[in-house]
Amino acid sequence: MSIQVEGLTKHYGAQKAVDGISFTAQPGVLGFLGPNGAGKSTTMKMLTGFIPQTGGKASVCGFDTVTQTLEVRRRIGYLPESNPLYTDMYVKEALNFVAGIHQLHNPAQRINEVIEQTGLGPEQHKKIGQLSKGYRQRVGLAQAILHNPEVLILDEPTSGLDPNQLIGIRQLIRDLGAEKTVILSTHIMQEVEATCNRVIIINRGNIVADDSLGGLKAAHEHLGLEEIFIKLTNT
Ligand SMILES: Nc1ncnc2c1ncn2[C@@H]1O[C@H](COP(=O)(O)OP(=O)(O)OP(=O)(O)O)[C@@H](O)[C@H]1O
Repeated sequence: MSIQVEGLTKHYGAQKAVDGISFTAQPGVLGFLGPNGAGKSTTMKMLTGFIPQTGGKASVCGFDTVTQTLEVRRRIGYLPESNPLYTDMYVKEALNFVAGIHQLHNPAQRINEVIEQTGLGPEQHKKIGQLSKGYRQRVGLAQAILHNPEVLILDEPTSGLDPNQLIGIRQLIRDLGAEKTVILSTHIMQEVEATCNRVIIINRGNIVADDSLGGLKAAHEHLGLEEIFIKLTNT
């Protein structure tokens, strides 16, 4: 199992952000949905070892996210919601820097591959600070997949992309999901329909649905995904 989560809990002081959730994930694209403040980003940060949990446990490719963080980071690519980037660096310079952190053997070839995959080609000679929001998003995605990780955690990866760019990046996410375990957080239901095999809906720190896309629709006959989301997250 690529990801195993058992009773994962996070409190920020008195605020219970994640309330004892359990799930597993295997290769494919898992949509991680929920209203603002439901606990999606907090869960993703715990899975990547960025913040420790208050209770429960999580493992990635068999490695514990708290006690084996380095092993976890080797196997995980993470695009955080805020997508922090080195704005003073050129695109290739930044990718080279990240390749160095991962000690890639043939960085130049791999960098060209991910530039091609993420459609960064036309903008690759610019500084990151000169890029549009959508292209910055692509740089974040390129950095996340550079070391060819088994697991990808993508927190709202398509925010800021125009409709033309969306098509390409959604196709890339689907392609990545053919071999990798991708956890994708998004508020765009169209995107879930286009990319996800499975869906988890989280509400106020609790999982309220965990099913295949088809299973979820079958369980809520006559409702579209948006209506199902509204029904399950307004209880
Ligand atoms: N560093 C923090 N300190 C205190 N509370 C926090 C912190 N980070 C998140 N929270 C709270 O935890 C809850 C879950 O937040 P989280 O960012 O995980 O939600 P989310 O589902 O990712 O929301 P969104 O869709 O708006 O990005 C919210 O109530 C939020 O205010």
